[in-house]
Formats: sequence, C-alpha cells, structure tokens
Amino acid sequence: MIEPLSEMDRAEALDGLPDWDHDEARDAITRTVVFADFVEAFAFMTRVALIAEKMDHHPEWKNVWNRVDILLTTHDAGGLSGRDIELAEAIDAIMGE
Ligand SMILES: C[C@H](O)[C@H](O)[C@H]1CNC2=NC(N)=NC(=O)C2=N1
Repeated sequence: MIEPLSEMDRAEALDGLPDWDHDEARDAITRTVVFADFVEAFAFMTRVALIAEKMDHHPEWKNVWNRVDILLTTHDAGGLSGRDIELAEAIDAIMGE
C-alpha cells in the first residue's frame, strides 16, 4: 500500500509543479504537452515509458498526433502520492531540455 500525500505535502508539491493542474475529482495531476509532430511526441512518450517502468509507476495518457495529455495518480493510494510528484518532475525535466 502506497500512502497518499497529506494535505500539506499535496499543497507544497502542487506549488512546485506550476505546469500541472490538480484534478480534484480524481486527486490527480494533469499536463498537456505539445510537440512539432507525431514522431517527437512518440519519442517523448518512449522516454517517459522507460522511466515509468523503472519506477513501476505509470501514467494515464492519450496521444493525438503531436499532443500528449498526461494524468498522474496512484491507483494503489486512491490519489496523489510522492511517486506522482517524482514522475511529474522527471517529465518536467525532459520538457525543460
Ligand atoms: C503491481 C504494480 O506494482 C502496481 O500495479 C503499480 C504499477 N503502476 C502503477 N502506476 C500508477 N500510476 N499507480 C499505481 O498504483 C501503480 N501500481
């Protein structure tokens, strides 16, 4: 069982992730990223997939051509956990390159 984030930790984590929105209904964070074309979007998804597999923590996402809609939450915790924050930070690092 993975522990959900406390109210305080959640607020602090969201503060540190300005590019992410909080989906309150799911207690998830979401971010949409847009690339030049499908190949770039899919290359990004491949990189994230390898990180996710290493973390054993996987995004819910949808790709439409050059766009990737990402939702992170922890099914085992019924909401946000530290793993979502860690994966969001890894995604932000890729997007910041
Ligand atoms: C068995 C396996 O470790 C679990 O199902 C992992 C896999 N990836 C996961 N990813 C996410 N986002 N939440 C989880 O609770 C989760 N659990």
